[in-house]
Amino acid sequence: MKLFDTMRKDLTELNLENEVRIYVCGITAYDYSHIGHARNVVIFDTLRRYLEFKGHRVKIVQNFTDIDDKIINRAVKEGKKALEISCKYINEFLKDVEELNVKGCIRPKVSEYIPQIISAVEKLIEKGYAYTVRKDNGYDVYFHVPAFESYGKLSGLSTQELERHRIEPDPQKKDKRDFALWKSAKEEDFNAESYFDSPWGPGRPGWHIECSIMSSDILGVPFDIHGGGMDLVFPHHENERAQSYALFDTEPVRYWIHNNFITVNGEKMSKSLGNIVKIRDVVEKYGGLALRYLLISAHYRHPLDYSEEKVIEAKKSYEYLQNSLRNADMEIAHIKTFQGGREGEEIPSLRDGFVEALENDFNTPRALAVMHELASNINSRQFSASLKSLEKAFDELYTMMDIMGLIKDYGRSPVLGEDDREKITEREEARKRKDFKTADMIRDGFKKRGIILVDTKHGTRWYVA
Ligand SMILES: Nc1ncnc2c1ncn2[C@@H]1O[C@H](COP(=O)(O)OP(=O)(O)OP(=O)(O)O)[C@@H](O)[C@H]1O
Ligand SMILES: [Zn+2]
Repeated sequence: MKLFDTMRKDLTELNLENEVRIYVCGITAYDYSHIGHARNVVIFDTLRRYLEFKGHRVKIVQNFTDIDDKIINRAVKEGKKALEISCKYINEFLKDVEELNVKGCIRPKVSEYIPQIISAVEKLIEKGYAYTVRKDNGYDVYFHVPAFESYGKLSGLSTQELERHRIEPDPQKKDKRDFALWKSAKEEDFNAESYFDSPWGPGRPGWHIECSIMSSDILGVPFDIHGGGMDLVFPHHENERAQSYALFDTEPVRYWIHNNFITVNGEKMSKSLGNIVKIRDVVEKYGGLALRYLLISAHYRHPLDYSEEKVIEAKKSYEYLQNSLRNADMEIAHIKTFQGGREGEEIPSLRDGFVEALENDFNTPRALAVMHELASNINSRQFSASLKSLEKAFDELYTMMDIMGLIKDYGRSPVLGEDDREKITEREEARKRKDFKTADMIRDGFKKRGIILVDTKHGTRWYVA
């Protein structure tokens, strides 16, 4: 399988063992999550599902940043502790991703890794990669960028560009590009109770070190895939790579994969720009799987400009696939109930086209197009295809939808026994006589058992609600 590796700046054939270890940078928990965050989560969940389909065992980690300036600011504003704020929004995030049918993964929090972070910072000082700077309440610790020779390799930024990007001005820094590993506590940190004892006095970790530590602790080094939105390439991932390399004396990540943004009128969806659409608002109106469909309907390296019309389209497309799957299923149940078997037309397999799309830089829109072709073949041949072919087509579409995460709580149409068969026949006869009272009564009886009857031009079919 080929993916675009940010480090090699090229499509790269992945060389993976049976177990694949993935780390994806997660949210900073200080507000409800928006659909930009959802895109990131869904893309890596879909990649995970595809790798599992290929037979890999996937160990996937997505962290929560629960110590951060933005969390502390909000806590101070609301007169709360930082962990109260982060805990609330972590729970809300988990509810959102459940709606998006995201599989469970390992979800560590920075606050659970303070001792490991402190030891790593000590080690970086010992190895000559970091230094301390005196502050009011103790010391800040900075990573010294010139000590790490290949700094800048991941983002490909020149020294001038790197210097221009600096966002932590501090005259005590030895180099403009140096970044914080440990921040000595300030008044707001005390107010929000977001500080920890350390050899450098009370303080808290800088942002980047958390991901170096959580990823290496849970997955080991090197691990296979590091994911995140493309905004994280610099400085977050550049710094993470530098710290991890300095700690473990090896390239820490085998492949760096970055997703492009959800945009609104061409601008990144982000809280600071005030153009966000919350996951839950879309889910409530259109359903989680319609949103999921939208999020994979664009290639992961392309921006996806959000509009409500696009969600409406996505919902229609998702329902088309779902209905086609059900059509195949209902016909299979019908044949098995009333005929036992059926000879007929073939529905061609499109498995190769689907796999090829995903093997080639994880082209989910192309994979969805293949699924639509299969769905359309099912719909046009459902009443004339052989039972064997319908069963194959059902399995194929089901598997593809499952890889895309578009199957949730699917109940198969059951093969009916003698009594039900008679009831269906009785109802069809009642309908012919225009005895709708009897027909409705029988239909309601099935409905009470969770079986929905559908009248087609070829007779009654049914599915499980
Ligand atoms: N608009 C977006 N489109 C796609 N991915 C995004 C978008 N916004 C954030 N992400 C990704 O979601 C993950 C969690 O991001 P994080 O909580 O740091 O959000 P953020 O970039 O600070 O968002 P905001 O600016 O809205 O606060 C990261 O991998 C980030 O790259
Ligand atoms: Zn990270």
